[in-house]
Amino acid sequence: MAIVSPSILSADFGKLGADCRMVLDAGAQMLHYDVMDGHFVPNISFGVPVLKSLHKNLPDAFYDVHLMISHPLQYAEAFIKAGATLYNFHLECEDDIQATIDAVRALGCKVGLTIKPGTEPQALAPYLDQLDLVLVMSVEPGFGGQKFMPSALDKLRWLKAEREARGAHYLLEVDGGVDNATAPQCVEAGADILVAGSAVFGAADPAAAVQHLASL
Ligand SMILES: O=C(CO)[C@@H](O)[C@H](O)COP(=O)(O)O
Ligand SMILES: [Co+2]
Repeated sequence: MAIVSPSILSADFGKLGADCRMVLDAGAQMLHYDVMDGHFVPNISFGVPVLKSLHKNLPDAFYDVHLMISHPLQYAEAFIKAGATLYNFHLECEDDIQATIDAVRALGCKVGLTIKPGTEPQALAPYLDQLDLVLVMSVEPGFGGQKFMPSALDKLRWLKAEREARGAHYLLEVDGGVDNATAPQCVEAGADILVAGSAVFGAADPAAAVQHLASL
């Protein structure tokens, strides 16, 4: 069984709370919250106030916050106070990685690191023993609805083998172009968590889409 983290970037923002409640009721164990700053990626999404409002209305949800921002250290406290359950930032950001991990931990939050398609998983090696989650991007970050890049699969395999070799505990998440065709390959390669935006919110029956992905 896979954990499903629907990317609410593809939800209807006019009824965001209702869309979140629907996927949680369908069995999604997390909400994937894509933060984009228009600098690290060429798009702007939503930030602290929207998370705070969602958390107020759905306080028990797990907020899987994916920071596509250049300076995650600067915003850690604000996002964590707003309700982030997991602070998941990019290895390619401009801040000191260890200092950011330490700050997130000091704020009592789970911590994850994400790699873009051009980054090899071996670059995560100095941090793997400290992480709750590793996210492998299977598209260039910035937009929903892109095509899955199969190069993510070998990265998942390596990270799974490395977790076993080290006795580490991080969960493996994959994000970008995950749908009914690509999700089984991701699970086979070692993904514990499937992020899906358009495959869930673009489906005729989003609840059924969550249930299907969760069954893999
Ligand atoms: O982080 C990102 C994009 O940068 C993702 O979380 C997307 O929002 C996933 O959308 P789909 O590819 O599943 O439509
Ligand atoms: Co994402």
